[in-house]
Amino acid sequence: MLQQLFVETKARFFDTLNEEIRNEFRLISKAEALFNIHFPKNAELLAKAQFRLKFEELFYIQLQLLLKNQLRKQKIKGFVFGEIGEYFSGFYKNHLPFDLTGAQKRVIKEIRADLGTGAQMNRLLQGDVGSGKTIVALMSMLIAIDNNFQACLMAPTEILAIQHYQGLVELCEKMELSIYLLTGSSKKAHRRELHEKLENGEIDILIGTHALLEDKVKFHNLGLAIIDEQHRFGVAQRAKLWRKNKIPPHILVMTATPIPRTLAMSLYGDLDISVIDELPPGRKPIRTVHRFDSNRLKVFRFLKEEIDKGRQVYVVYPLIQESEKMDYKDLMDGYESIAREFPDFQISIVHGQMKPEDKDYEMQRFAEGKTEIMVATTVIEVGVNVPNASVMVIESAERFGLSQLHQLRGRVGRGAEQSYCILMTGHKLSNDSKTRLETMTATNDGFQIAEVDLKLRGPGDIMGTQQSGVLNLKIADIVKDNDLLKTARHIAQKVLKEDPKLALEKNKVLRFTYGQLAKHQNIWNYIS
Ligand SMILES: Nc1ncnc2c1ncn2[C@@H]1O[C@H](COP(=O)(O)OP(=O)(O)OP(=O)(O)O)[C@@H](O)[C@H]1O
Repeated sequence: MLQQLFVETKARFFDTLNEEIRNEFRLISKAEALFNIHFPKNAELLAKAQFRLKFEELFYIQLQLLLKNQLRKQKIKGFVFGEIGEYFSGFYKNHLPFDLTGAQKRVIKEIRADLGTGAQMNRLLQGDVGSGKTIVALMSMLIAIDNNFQACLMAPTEILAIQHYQGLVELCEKMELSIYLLTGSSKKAHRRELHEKLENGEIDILIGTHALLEDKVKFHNLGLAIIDEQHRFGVAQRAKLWRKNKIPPHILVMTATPIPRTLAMSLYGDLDISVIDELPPGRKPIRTVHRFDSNRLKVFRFLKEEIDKGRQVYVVYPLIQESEKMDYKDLMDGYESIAREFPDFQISIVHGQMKPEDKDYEMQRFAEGKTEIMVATTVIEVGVNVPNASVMVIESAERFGLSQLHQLRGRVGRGAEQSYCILMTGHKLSNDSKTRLETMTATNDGFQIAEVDLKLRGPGDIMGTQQSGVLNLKIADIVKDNDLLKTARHIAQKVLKEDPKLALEKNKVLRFTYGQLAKHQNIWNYIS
């Protein structure tokens, strides 16, 4: 009966793509595609139907992304930071602790150009672990300050916020700058002073956690907001930063988890992306090996040798929320066995259930070299910078995702010494686990790893649920239909180049269909 209905109503389906596009790709009509996807006459027609529907789906996503971006650039005015003044130039000439890499210079130029255009910057800065994003962040903030604006830097965890704060204070030591830190544990008196100074414009740079988003935190004139590690912050939170000023501040989102090109393209459309694709000179690639638990004694011997050479070691345990109790036990058992095995060494321990100040105290002891071994859960995953720590042991490595393993590994290899990452597992491993371990031992390149991760996990998982809306594709698959995605994007660009408002008669059907689709979609990518 359904089939009959299709046949009878077929003529009444209007097509959702115009003739020009249909002809260019020899697409079958929408009506025929819908009919054949349900009741394929033969394999060839089924394939044609799938192709047509996939193309359409990807085309409208790209059209939407491109249109929104176009609108954002036209509508949302940004501050013009025309001046490069004493702070930026003085720092560059006198205080830069190393020569910038070519990639760092290029990215700073891209940001500088954005800040001068009069449109609001909305840029994603991607750089592999340890590629030197911090200095880029600082120099961007100095441009804001040169133009009499304030800047802020928001990090996902307290440890990271403190570390950024300490790092930036040190870098800016010889300049007259007022830098403040605000986290969940900031004391009341400190907060009061901070709120006042921030509103008076006496603070140049504010660093902190999501505590920065509280309504009480009011800036005198926030010109640039930098967000470290975007995956942890939801869109709503980022939108809050936008509203800290009448004219939204420029936004720079930094991430050390490279997003595969295909995914970036489908998620961000024309969102501007800068990539630091070069590591500072002199780094030795980390050597990564996979060892079975049965070889633990050998691994311990190796750790001893390295510590005797003056190095420090991380031992990391998984901590997954659902089984927190069990994981906690694993961590404590691990700690005890390490304490037994290494009676002559000092050991730090850090995990999510500790008070922030205790965590910080332990981290600090390790960073200062007072302890040789750091036993931790993944709280140390992002950003922690202890260059003398050159060995990382990851326990139950099969339980971590690829990007997470890569992030963790990025905690070593930050100094001049040869670094090692040892992935420990039992003998029973799933195929996916094997692929993850093999990928880790084969490459240090975050972008390559991200591609494998995308194939293993799918895009929704990688980006987190709140961002996967656009990825709930009905028929196309971002990984498998990568080439088609590129084509669809190219065509959407071509259409908009010729007819930015879709006002031409031949594009009427595109405008109508787009309008129908847009009604049902949120605007998160407006804010990225
Ligand atoms: N051009 C450079 N030359 C030498 N050392 C550099 C350079 N740029 C950065 N560094 C150093 O490299 C280390 C890593 O830099 P940074 O912490 O900025 O990396 P990152 O990109 O933030 O990495 P992660 O995301 O892993 O924290 C720091 O110790 C920093 O001082």
